[in-house]
Amino acid sequence: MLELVGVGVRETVGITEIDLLRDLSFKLKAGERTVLVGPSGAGKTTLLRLLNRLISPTTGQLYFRQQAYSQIPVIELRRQVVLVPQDPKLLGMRVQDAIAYPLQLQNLPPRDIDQRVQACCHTLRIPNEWRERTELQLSQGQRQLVAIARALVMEPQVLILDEPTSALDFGLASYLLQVLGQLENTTILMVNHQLDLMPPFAQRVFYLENGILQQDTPAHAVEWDYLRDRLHQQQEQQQAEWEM
Ligand SMILES: Nc1ncnc2c1ncn2[C@@H]1O[C@H](COP(=O)(O)OP(=O)(O)OP(=O)(O)O)[C@@H](O)[C@H]1O
Repeated sequence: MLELVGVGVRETVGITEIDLLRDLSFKLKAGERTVLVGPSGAGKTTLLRLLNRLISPTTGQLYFRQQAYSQIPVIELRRQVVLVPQDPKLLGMRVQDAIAYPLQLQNLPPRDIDQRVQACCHTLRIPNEWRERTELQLSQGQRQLVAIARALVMEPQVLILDEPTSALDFGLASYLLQVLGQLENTTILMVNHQLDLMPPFAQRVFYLENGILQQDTPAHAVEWDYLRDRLHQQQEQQQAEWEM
């Protein structure tokens, strides 16, 4: 479904060049659910932005269904490869309108739009009373759920999520992962560090560090406790470096 071949992203900051991603090559199969983990600054968000074509690679090539990204009109690609950022914006719209908006852009009949919005809100347990609210009247977790609804309503082939459960309580986070896990035809790549929640959801785990894909492991072979300790240690090390 998605393929990266030798992809690198380099940014120039002042007179220094920084490699944000280095020589990434992998394939994501149709319907596969991959969890992306790595320490802060590893390049996770950069990778997600790249897949949604918010940035372009400096080297290498990306393919969606074997077609080079550069050959696909951006609007068409973003209809099929949808990104839910960590801190989504509803652009001043009411919840109801924000979820319906991508379908309006596709010129679907209003009745179909209403039905799909209704069904999606029902699945994600978005209460009716939120519908009239704007983002200023929603918590971060509620905004994330609405952004996920706005993505799901498009029925994308690839869904990319940046820490979608970080502001949800454990029960809602587990429920959301259950819902996402039932989307059998949707390829999912998700950054998530709530490792306790991952085993029933993840099929594959990527470990990214310094912009390098250090591990690509089937979920059944992942040692979750080891992974948790490794991330924790790196976090403490970073903290100590920042405090120096
Ligand atoms: N446009 C840019 N120009 C220069 N440096 C950048 C740019 N975007 C990101 N960076 C740097 O690249 C590195 C990777 O950033 P990125 O946001 O992808 O990491 P991350 O793994 O998502 O981190 P976190 O878990 O903290 O969100 C960081 O050191 C960041 O400061």
